[in-house]
Amino acid sequence: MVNITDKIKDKLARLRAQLLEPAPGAGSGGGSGFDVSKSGDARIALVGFPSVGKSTFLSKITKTKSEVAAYAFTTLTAIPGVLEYGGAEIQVLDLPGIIEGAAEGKGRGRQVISAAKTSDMIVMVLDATKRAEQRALLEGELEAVGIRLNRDPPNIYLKPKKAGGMKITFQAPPKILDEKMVFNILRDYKLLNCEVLVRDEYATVDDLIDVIMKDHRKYIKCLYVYNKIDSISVEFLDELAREPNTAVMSCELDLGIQDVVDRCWEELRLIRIYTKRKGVEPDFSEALIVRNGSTIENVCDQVHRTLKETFKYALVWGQSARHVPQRVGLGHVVADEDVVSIVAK
Ligand SMILES: Nc1nc2c(ncn2[C@@H]2O[C@H](COP(=O)(O)OP(=O)(O)OP(=O)(O)O)[C@@H](O)[C@H]2O)c(=O)[nH]1
Ligand SMILES: [K+]
Ligand SMILES: [Mg+2]
Repeated sequence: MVNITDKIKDKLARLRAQLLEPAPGAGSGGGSGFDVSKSGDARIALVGFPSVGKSTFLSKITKTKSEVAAYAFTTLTAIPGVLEYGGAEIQVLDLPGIIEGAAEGKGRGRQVISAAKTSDMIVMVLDATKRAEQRALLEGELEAVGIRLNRDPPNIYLKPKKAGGMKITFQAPPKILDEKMVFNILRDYKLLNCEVLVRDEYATVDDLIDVIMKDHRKYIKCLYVYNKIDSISVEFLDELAREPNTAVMSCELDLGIQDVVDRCWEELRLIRIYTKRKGVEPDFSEALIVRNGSTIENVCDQVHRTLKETFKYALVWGQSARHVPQRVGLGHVVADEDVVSIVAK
């Protein structure tokens, strides 16, 4: 006789088996991620091998409870949670574990990586008790689908043209590329008419390809987080903590969690703007959240879609102001914790 529990177990087993198979159309196509709409001021994706503690971490930092268990592929889909920080709401996506070969569609990996590609930041959760190669392996999987971690776009200018052939210029004598190589690559990508200016003397073939394929590349901040430090030696812990862009934690012992959250906030570089009405003290209880590099125009858009139309000037107090208050236009770039007063026509 089959009881209900067996039926559920059977269903789960089938779902898990699916996770280990390529998704329909995976391998060649893009894979579209999971159907979770973006919300809040930014999105962080939790990426890692199975059972490193991604769901445990999500449950610690948000009110969402994502299933935690000792077996691989406990999480079967993207589970969104909301992290509240400094007046901002950050969406944190708990994702199924990915395995080697994910980029080729193994284990629904493509779907997971596509979801990661939509994020503003990746938190790569690693198991401090597991082999060191896990980090490079995961990086390789993300690289393979065009994600570039903690890197800037290559310093190469490329402009496709309608006619006129190729114009290739090097700002300084190149150390790795040469004109023939650039010519051949451009030809391979059928860019027969274009202008190229290589500004970085150390630019590589891969850099040039990244620039050619720029619509398929995404430059994302990544924080490497080693979990389960309760189970390693102090010496090894010290070694891990010294790696660049790295934090260490133990979800089990509640160690280092706040540090990871603080580091995420720093890396996201979100900006809090306090608005002020004329003759009234600024309202510090509620911040407008804009992205790093935002202008007064972006601030206006955040307040109301049509505010720009009646905009006359803005007064700014804070780090971005040369003197306080500074009278500025729509193009003024704001800084974290600026106070802004918008004056309408
Ligand atoms: N020792 C130790 N175990 C932990 C820690 N954090 C989580 N775990 C355990 O690790 C196991 C896996 O945790 P999950 O949160 O399910 O891991 P996951 O990465 O979400 O796993 P998948 O969804 O299967 O990919 C569970 O048994 C947790 O209790 C930790 O800091 N230390
Ligand atoms: K698990
Ligand atoms: Mg999980």
